[in-house]
Amino acid sequence: MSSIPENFVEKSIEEIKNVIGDKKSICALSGGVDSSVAAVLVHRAIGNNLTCVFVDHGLLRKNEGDQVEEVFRNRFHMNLIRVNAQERFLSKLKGVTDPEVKRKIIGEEFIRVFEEEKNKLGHIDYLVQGTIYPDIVESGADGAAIVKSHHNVGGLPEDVDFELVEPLKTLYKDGVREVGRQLGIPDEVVNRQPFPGPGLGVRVLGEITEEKLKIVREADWIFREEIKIAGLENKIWQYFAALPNIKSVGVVNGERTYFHTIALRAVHSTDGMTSDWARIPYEVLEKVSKRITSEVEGVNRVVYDVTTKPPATIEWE
Ligand SMILES: Nc1ncnc2c1ncn2[C@@H]1O[C@H](COP(=O)(O)OP(=O)(O)OP(=O)(O)O)[C@@H](O)[C@H]1O
Repeated sequence: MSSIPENFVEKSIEEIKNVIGDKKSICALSGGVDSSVAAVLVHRAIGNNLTCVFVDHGLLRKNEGDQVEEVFRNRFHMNLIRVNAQERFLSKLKGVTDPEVKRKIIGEEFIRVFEEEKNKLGHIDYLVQGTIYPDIVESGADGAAIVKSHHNVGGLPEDVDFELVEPLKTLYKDGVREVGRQLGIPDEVVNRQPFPGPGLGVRVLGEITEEKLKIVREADWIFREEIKIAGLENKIWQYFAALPNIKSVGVVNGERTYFHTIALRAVHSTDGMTSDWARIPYEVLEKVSKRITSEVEGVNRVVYDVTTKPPATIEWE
């Protein structure tokens, strides 16, 4: 059974054309499922009158920025601005250890970067957002209890002078994926696992440094590669590496080391609200551990997180 109403794509394109006409729109494109599908749908309707802004804050996973460029600029020929803001974000985050403060800094800096890009473009009438139905429910916009203030709905400043276009707001995640497939968006984007807006910033615990980001990025890449090889890619809700900021003693060829620990996290969930840890075969974990400790400089220990949510959360920060 389809998870979207009949002719949803065609009807949406018609409606977007009618609403936006030949006015200009902007979209903050993260490369995640929601904003990607919303952007491609609106692009089908209004073409180059849509500009997408992708902020590379230096907290992305390995190759992620290049992948976004490849898909949206090269394959879909969309107007895409990739803002290389790594240094800006890292300098703002220097010395900051509190997770909430880190999130706040990243969120605020994101808005600043986005506004600067927007101002360069002249007058813009519409902001395209990948808001989906659960975002609205979670934010209490339809009268439901406020679970959290989702930054799709409430994150951009109040005084923005454009109207919102939210073509996916009646859909659940399954429906969004279905629309994405119908639009020809590649599987690696449509099936992408959830990735937090603050990115690796909340997977490096404590102070974020370039060295720690490099370690967690490489370890995460190896973990994801081995999960794929083991055929588990679409069987696990979310899987990633975190850097708990613990150094411990190790030994290699009789020499003492004092290096970082990598924590692997892999969970099953249906909505992200609760989760159970994935029973990944020991052989897979063994291979991942061996590869990380031999291929990633500065790591001498790998641990696997066996905690459910609650009491833990899926992310470590
Ligand atoms: N690095 C980024 N560059 C541009 N826009 C971003 C970036 N990170 C987040 N956003 C914008 O903020 C919105 C909310 O981000 P959030 O991390 O909550 O993701 P989400 O609701 O799962 O959506 P998505 O699936 O599009 O990532 C995104 O839909 C996108 O519009």
